Amino acid sequence: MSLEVSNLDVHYGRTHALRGASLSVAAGETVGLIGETGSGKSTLARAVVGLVRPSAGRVTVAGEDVTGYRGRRWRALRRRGLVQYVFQDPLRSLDPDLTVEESIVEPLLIQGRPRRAAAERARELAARVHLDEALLSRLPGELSGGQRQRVTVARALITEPRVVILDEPVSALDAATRVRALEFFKQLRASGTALLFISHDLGSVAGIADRIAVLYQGEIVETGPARTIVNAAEHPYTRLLVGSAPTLRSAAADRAEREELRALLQTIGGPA
Ligand SMILES: Nc1ncnc2c1ncn2[C@@H]1O[C@H](COP(=O)(O)OP(=O)(O)OP(=O)(O)O)[C@@H](O)[C@H]1O
Repeated sequence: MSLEVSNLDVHYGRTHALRGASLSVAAGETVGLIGETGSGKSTLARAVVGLVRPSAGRVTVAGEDVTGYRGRRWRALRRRGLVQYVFQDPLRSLDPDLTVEESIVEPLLIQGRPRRAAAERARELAARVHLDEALLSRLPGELSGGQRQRVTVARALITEPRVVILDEPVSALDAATRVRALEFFKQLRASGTALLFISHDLGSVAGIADRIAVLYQGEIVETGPARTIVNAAEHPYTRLLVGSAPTLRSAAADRAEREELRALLQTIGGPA
């Protein structure tokens, strides 16, 4: 497995944000992680890249147990670029004073690669994410949201990571750009990259993920092939998500059934 998360627990003070979460992503596989706001999706991603420290559990990246890594070892792992996390908000994750090209090449320069070879790779990557070469000399503030997002993806891919975590990668995009971005992410699979695709929207994930994991109040309540999750989910919360995704069900989706599922969720309650 390229990424393996086992029984992960994360606390923020008294908030128990992740409760025994386990999931795995194989090379060339796309796994969708869905759940409503506050369910712990970003926390899981941050724990994988060492930005928050789990209180229990294990994270393995490309067979390397990184759970006990601290400071220097994490920085060394990041420099190798085995795992890349593309943050939700591209404007905040890009340095406003660096041009697009400088942002994309930076991870390679940090690795000590020659500038000219890095610039060549940046051009290849820009073409791969359908970013016009003329934009390479611009600053992030001079780009559209969709263009900025492609810059962050190009920057993440330049180190040829084994694992890429995309946090809500299409939620800020308009419909046409979203379709193109999803197509691009699908192609990434062919290069053997393991993709963890985080979204609150089951509709965005269903068409791209091989498997889907459903996070509810810090717990992964269901994992399965995308088709099974959409057509034959077992957990009431997953069924509620399927029922609420307009692209998955007709507008005539049975409101009474949703009310029933909500009531059921209330009776079984969240994790104590
Ligand atoms: N730095 C923090 N300090 C304290 N609590 C936090 C912190 N970050 C997140 N939390 C809490 O942990 C829980 C999980 O948050 P998280 O950001 O992982 O959810 P999410 O599913 O990614 O939500 P969203 O879709 O809104 O990004 C929430 O209750 C949140 O308030």
